[in-house]
Amino acid sequence: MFKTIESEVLKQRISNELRTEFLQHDFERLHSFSMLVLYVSICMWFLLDLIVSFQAGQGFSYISVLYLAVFAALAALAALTRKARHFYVINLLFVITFGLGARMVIEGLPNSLRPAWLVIAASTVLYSATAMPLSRPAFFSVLAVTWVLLNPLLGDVPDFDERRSLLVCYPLFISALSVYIFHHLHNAKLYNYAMARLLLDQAYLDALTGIPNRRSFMTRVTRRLNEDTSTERYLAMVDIDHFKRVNDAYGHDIGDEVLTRVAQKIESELGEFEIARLGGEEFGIFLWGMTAEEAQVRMERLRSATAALPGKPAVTISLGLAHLTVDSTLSQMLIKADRALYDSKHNGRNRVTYAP
Ligand SMILES: Nc1nc2c(ncn2[C@@H]2O[C@H](COP(=O)(O)OP(=O)(O)OP(=O)(O)O)[C@@H](O)[C@H]2O)c(=O)[nH]1
Repeated sequence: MFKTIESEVLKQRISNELRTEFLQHDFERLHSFSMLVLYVSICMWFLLDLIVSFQAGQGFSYISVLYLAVFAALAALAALTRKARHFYVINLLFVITFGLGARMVIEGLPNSLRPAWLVIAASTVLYSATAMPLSRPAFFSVLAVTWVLLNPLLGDVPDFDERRSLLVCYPLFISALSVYIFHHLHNAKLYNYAMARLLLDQAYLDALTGIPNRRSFMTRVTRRLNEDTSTERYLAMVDIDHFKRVNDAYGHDIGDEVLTRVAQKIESELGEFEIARLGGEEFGIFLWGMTAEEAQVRMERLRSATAALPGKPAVTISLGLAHLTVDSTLSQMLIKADRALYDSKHNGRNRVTYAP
């Protein structure tokens, strides 16, 4: 089953909307890891700066303090940001500052050591970037900026003819390796995300009507019950009248069409609330933020709109609407709404019964 779904996902083209959603999700999950990378980078730079500055007898300069201040400001911004696309900009600014800072520190080393240290610094930045939650453009910007600022062939390069080919080949190798790792990691995470979404949709959506199923309804309503006690809340049970007759007279397929039509009507009338197909020909609606009169008007509107639905066979619905008291649980509310629904059925169907 897993393999079937996996191959289904791999065949699909992933929409831009889902990609954006994945990037935000990836950023949120790896936010603390990204912060760790930034903090460790600052510490490493600080340590190297201290060693190089004191070995060269310069002491700790005001420029180092300035760099530390910019690092701290960017790290604070990165810690505060909640949007992936803002993080990409902050991360790039951090890489620019780090590149300039690293170059400054490396300039303090003997000429013969500089190219190797520039390559080490650039490789470290790129290696970290492969694991960071970045979009493709954000990753390639980091790659470009890193080699512009930490290019071992730029600046005051000593004689290293015999090493020149190595200083060209090794950065090329590191770049290709980073691109390869980033690409594969990125795609693996993206497809895992798409697969998790597909499986979740299948677990929480009703396969026939496409609206949320009972499991989803119970989870969401329980969360809402715990979250918000400040507004008036109601639970409605909706049941199609004489649905067995529809199946018997027109067949199961037409019965399925009727179920879908009613579900779509509930969604178009009350989609801003929690709605679900609870099972069979029964639906649930959880409403909030209105008076009891308004809730009854909304139910009445749904009832008449369903009765007026075009297409054959015409069906009606019965509804039981229960008002939620502060201390009531979801199962108590379901029982209360079910009793009100039973009264609607008992009193002739195609009506709304309100249980205060
Ligand atoms: N087509 C179809 N029928 C279903 C589905 N799930 C349940 N049913 C049918 O829904 C019918 C429910 O019938 P009953 O519970 O007797 O209720 P009813 O005929 O609607 O009568 P009242 O509720 O008393 O108005 C049964 O015939 C079930 O087979 C489904 O997914 N598709």
